[in-house]
Amino acid sequence: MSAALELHRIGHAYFGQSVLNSIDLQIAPGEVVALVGPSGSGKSTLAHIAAGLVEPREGRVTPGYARHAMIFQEPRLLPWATAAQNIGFALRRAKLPRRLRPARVAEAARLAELEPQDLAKYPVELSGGMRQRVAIARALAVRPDFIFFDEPFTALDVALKRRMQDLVIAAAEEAQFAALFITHDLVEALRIAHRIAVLDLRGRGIAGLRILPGDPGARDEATTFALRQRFLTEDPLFRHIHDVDERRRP
Ligand SMILES: Nc1ncnc2c1ncn2[C@@H]1O[C@H](COP(=O)(O)OP(=O)(O)OP(=O)(O)O)[C@@H](O)[C@H]1O
Repeated sequence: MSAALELHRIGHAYFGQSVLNSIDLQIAPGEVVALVGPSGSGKSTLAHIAAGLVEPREGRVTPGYARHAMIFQEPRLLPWATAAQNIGFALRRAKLPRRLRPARVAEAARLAELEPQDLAKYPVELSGGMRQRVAIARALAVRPDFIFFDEPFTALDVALKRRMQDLVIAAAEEAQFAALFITHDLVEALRIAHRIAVLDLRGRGIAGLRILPGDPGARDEATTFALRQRFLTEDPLFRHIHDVDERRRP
């Protein structure tokens, strides 16, 4: 089976300073890969390159998916449009016939656990968590077979973050999309992914990959926390993931 996404020897630099080097990664159809790495290691840059928003200086991105969507840390909703309209605009861009759009908006809203009354509200009337649900619904509405997540829940409090992670796990199971999920939160990665890729401290390649046991939906809290313990105390791959490379800050 061909890959849903293949990154081949990706390299990038800002103002002559290398950020990423020799990044190779393959994601299979339906597979959720979490990319973790210390702050400043180049995760967001890689997500933007992988999604085709930034042209890499070196290497090749080979998308094997048919339709993709992106979910960022900020929901990026249009303030003058209701939640339903924000979701609907994605369908217009995807050129879905107008008569099919309301059912698609309703389907995506259900997957994102939005109530009908929320759909009539403007972004300013919604909490941060609800706005992120709208962004998730907007992504799911196009029925993507690949989703790029760039630290989507970093700004949310712990309880809300957990609910949103459960939502992504359930949606991935139902809609069967593959995903590259960028996060600096190891527990989040252990909850939502099939596989974890750890970016080198200085973005010089993928330092290593670990396959996680079982399906994300079937992984209980005890397993997640046992994995976290094991990785942080026994696996050298995870030694630096909580470091912050201040030298690379602008
Ligand atoms: N547009 C840009 N112009 C110049 N330098 C940049 C730009 N974007 C990112 N950088 C620098 O490139 C490096 C990698 O940034 P990037 O945001 O990709 O890392 P990250 O791992 O996602 O970090 P974080 O976890 O803190 O979001 C950092 O040193 C950052 O300051």
